[in-house]
Amino acid sequence: MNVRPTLDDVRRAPKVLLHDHLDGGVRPATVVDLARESGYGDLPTTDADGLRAWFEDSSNSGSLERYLETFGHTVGVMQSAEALTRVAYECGEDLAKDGIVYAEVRYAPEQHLRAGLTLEQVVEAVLDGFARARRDFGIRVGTLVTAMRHLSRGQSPSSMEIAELAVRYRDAGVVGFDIAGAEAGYPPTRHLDAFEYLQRENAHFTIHAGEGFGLPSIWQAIQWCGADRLGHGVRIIDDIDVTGGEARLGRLADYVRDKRIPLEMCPTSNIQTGAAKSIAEHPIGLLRRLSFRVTVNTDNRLMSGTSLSQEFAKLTDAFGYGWDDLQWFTVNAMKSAFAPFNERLELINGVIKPGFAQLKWSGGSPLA
Ligand SMILES: O=c1[nH]cnc2c1ncn2[C@H]1C[C@H](O)[C@@H](CO)O1
Ligand SMILES: [Zn+2]
Repeated sequence: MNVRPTLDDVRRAPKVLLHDHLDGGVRPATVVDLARESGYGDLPTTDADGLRAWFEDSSNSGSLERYLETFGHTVGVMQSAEALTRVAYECGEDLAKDGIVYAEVRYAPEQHLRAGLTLEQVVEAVLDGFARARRDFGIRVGTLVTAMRHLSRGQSPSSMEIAELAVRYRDAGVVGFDIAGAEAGYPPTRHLDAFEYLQRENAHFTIHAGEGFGLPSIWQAIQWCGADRLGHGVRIIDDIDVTGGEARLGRLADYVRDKRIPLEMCPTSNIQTGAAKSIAEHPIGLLRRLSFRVTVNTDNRLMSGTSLSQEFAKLTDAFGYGWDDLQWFTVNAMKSAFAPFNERLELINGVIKPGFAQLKWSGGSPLA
C-alpha cells in the first residue's frame, strides 16, 4: 500500500535541517519584545501577527536583494548577548517541536556588533542558547558562521576573520562556515583567501550559490573555492537539458552529481526570490529523479512563513512523495551534515531509520 504522509505525520518524523538562518527564523512576538527592550524603533508594526504578515508579504518580491532587506529588522533587535541567546534557544525549541533531531543554523556574527559586542561574545551567546535548547528539548544544533559576501573588500571584520572564528570555535559547537547575501556581482572568489585558509585547516564550508546568480557562481564555489555543499544550487538546472524527454547533463551538473555534492534546497524561499516559479515546477523534482544529493531546508522560517515539515508537505503534495522519499531526503541531509562521522552514523542508524520505520508501518494515513 502506497502511503502519503500528512503534515502531522511529517511533523512526527525525525528530520534533519542543514540550511536555516538564525536571523531568518525569529518568532514575531520575540522581535516585538526585543525591539521594546532595546529601544529599536523602526519596526513596521509592533503587533506580532501584523509583523508576521509583513515579513512574509515583503519577502515575496521575486528579488533576492529585496528579500534581504527585511533582515534589517531581525538583525536590528539581535544586538545584545541576551537577545542572541534567547533567539537561539527559541530557535532550538521551535525546530525540536517540528520534529527535527539535528540542525545546522547559520548567522553572520559581523552583523551583531552594533551595540559593542565582540565577534567572540556573539558566537558564545548563540552557542549558549543552543546548549540550553539541547538540555531542554534534546535537539542537537551545530552553528555555521556566515560572512556577508557583499561587504566591501578590506572592510573589517573580513570574511577571513569570520573563517578564523569558525576554526577557533570548531570544538565548541561551530561546525562550519558560509557566505551569504546578494549573489549577483559578488562572486565567491572574492573570498578565496578565507576558503583556502579553511581548506588548509581541514574545516567545512558551504557557499550560497546558484540562487540569485547562475552556473558561473556554482562553478566558482566548487572548482575555485572547494565548497563542501551548495546553499540552494537550484540553478544547476541550467546545465541540464531535458528537451526530447531524456535528461542530458552538462559537465558541471555531471560533476556535482558524480561527486555527490549536497544541494541545500529551500523551495518556498526560492519562489519568493524568483529562483523558481512554483513548488510544482521547482527543480527539486527533476534533481531528485536524477539522484542528485538533494536535501530539503527552510532557509528563513519567518520570511517564508514555513517550517521543515511544511516544506516537506508541500513537496509531498506537488510530487506525490511518500515515506521512502522523505527518508531519502533525510538520510541525504544527515550524510551531508558537518557533524563528525560517528555522530552522523549514530543518528542515521539509531534515530532516523528506526523513526521512519515506525511511522511507515503505523503512523501513515492511506492514500485516498
Ligand atoms: O537565501 C539567502 N541567500 C543569500 N543570503 C541570505 C539568504 N537568506 C538569508 N541570507 C542572509 C541574510 C542574513 O542576514 C544573513 C545571515 O544569516 O544571510
Ligand atoms: Zn540561505
